[in-house]
Amino acid sequence: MNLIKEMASRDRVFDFMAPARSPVDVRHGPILYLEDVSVSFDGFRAINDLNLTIDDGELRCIIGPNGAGKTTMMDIITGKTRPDHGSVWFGSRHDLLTMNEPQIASLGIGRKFQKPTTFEALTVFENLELAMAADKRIWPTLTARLSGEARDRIDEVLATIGLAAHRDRPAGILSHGQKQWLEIGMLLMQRPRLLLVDEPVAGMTEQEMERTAELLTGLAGQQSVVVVEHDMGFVRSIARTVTVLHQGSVLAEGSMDQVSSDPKVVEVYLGTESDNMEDA
Ligand SMILES: Nc1ncnc2c1ncn2[C@@H]1O[C@H](COP(=O)(O)OP(=O)(O)OP(=O)(O)O)[C@@H](O)[C@H]1O
Repeated sequence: MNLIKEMASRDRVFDFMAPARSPVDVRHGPILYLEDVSVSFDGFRAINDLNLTIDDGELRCIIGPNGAGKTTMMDIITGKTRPDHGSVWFGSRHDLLTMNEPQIASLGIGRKFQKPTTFEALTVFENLELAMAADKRIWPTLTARLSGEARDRIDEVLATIGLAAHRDRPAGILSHGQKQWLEIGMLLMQRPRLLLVDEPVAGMTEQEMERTAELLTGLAGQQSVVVVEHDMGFVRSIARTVTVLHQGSVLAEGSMDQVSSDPKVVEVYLGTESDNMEDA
């Protein structure tokens, strides 16, 4: 019963609850394409003619002061928020604005929220098992014997997230960082094409941050990864291209060196996170 309650309260949409996915066509362009996207809340434009392109296999960091629109942008990509106008495409074939949240998740867009939402009473292994993409309902997934292929996939993900030694421990006793990695592993079980990761290192130790940097940079290439993060030192350690959002639009884009020396960027961070920008 607790498990059902936990599942019902989760923000995430499980792949196995959604229709089967069709291939994402990236032969002629990016994996994610947003054009002239705007959304207003009570007359306030949280996203303002936003244009953003993410290439297949890219690792992109999104930064910006509080209220810049980072979360709202993620909400639009995942179908949680509908924009007032604009286009949002996943590859050249899928118009995300015609789809609901489960349909978008089933295309292979996985979202990791800031707070870990693993199933605490289940072991690490069971959490991964539960998250596996399968044409099964949840109870058969939990009770049926796993195929060799499924076990191999879980072992592979356990190695990727560095939790092989913890496979039989309940998720509830893991450290904060380990829970975050487990949740990334749960998304990986669904073989996503695009991972959206919200503030992955908030509350982590230095060592956990280093491990997270290795994990995310290692994932890029196999899938596209978009990371929203406030910690500029961490962003510098992983970023190839950084997009700076401000007032719902892209203020600057480029390498960390380019954006952190851009006078427009320095100005919007002044009085907010300018110290962090200088530290980075
Ligand atoms: N559902 C909503 N109703 C009203 N206003 C909203 C809603 N969602 C977001 N906003 C407003 O839109 C703006 C952008 O918010 P958003 O959370 O996307 O910014 P953010 O860049 O993620 O900020 P932070 O770094 O603090 O998480 C903010 O001014 C916020 O108050």
